[in-house]
Amino acid sequence: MRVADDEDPRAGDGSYDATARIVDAGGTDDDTTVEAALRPRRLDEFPGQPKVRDQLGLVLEAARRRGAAPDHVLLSGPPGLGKTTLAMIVAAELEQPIRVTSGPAIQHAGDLASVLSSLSEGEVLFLDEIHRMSRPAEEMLYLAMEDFRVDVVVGKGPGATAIPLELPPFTVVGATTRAGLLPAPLRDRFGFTGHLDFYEVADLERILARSARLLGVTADDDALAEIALRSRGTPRIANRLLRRVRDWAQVHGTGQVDVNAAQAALALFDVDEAGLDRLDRAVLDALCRRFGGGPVGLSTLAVAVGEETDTVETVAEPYLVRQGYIVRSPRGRIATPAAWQHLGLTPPAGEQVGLPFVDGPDTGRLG
Ligand SMILES: Nc1ncnc2c1ncn2[C@@H]1O[C@H](COP(=O)(O)OP(=O)(O)OP(=O)(O)O)[C@@H](O)[C@H]1O
Repeated sequence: MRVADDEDPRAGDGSYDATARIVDAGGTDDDTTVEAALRPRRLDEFPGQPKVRDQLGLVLEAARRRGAAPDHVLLSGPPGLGKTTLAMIVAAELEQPIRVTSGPAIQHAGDLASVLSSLSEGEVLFLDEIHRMSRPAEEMLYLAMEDFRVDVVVGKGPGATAIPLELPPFTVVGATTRAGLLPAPLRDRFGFTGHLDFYEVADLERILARSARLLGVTADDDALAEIALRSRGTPRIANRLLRRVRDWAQVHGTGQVDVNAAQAALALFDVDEAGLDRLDRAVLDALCRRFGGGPVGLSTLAVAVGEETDTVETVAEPYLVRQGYIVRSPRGRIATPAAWQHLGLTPPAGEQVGLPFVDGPDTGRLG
């Protein structure tokens, strides 16, 4: 389902389809081709993430000068921040082909063995969602990354024999949104780990200016600033919002992406000035208006907004917590003064709402 065409992101069964949110950082099928067209191709075209860019640039340049494959690269960070883009850039900078696969596609060691045994010398192997690979495949990958070798098992039971197969040197670029889930031995095989953070608004403005050029639309700076502010620090969301603003400008406006188009389109798609959508606001609204700011248990809050607990916890909450609208405490969720303010409400007098009074380890869920 595409939010562009259908404003209600609820699936037919009433559950909330997170991928349908216009402010969801995960990809959708609809986005794939456009996204590919908007990816920067080289490191010096890649705005933002200055630390990772400089570190990666050094690793790649040194490898290039040595004429050898670089260390394996692990990229971690939330969805939509540019991990896949950087993996493609690694291959482009090394002038090597790239093979793309993902953890969920590699469920058996044999799946991995066939990919590995067909790699050419220097090739880049991009393993997206590497934390979702099966354990036997992971074990095969350790050996391949370290010794450029796989043991192909022939036969079954006591008669099975492992035949070692030498591999040409190659570079693994692994991407994960959950670095903490990677077993230490796998993490240790990566000589370089880059952690991607949410983008500054100024970087998002540069990304949007470039995307507007590539999409062939004229956009003024104020409009791009307006979109950048509502993009939750995420280039994927920024590019998606830009495309909806462009749609609005073409249908209702002058064809040019200006502030009027940006404000009208984002209002139409329910993305407010802080980048919050309907679900986010429903959670804040329930927390403040119905529960006096909390603390309230997660499941109670979920019932109040008519959603699954899991949806509230994984879809809405991370951004609300990160932006300081909600505090998670062992007694439940609490609205901060910023939440009240965002809804145009006054926090109840005399309450220490939002102060870090947490009286124990923040387990995150008590609902
Ligand atoms: N620094 C950047 N400059 C310009 N565009 C970017 C940048 N980072 C990401 N993008 C754009 O955002 C979109 C998503 O990027 P990408 O697919 O690389 O994210 P990801 O981190 O791999 O996401 P996921 O974890 O969902 O796979 C792409 O269209 C890409 O062009």
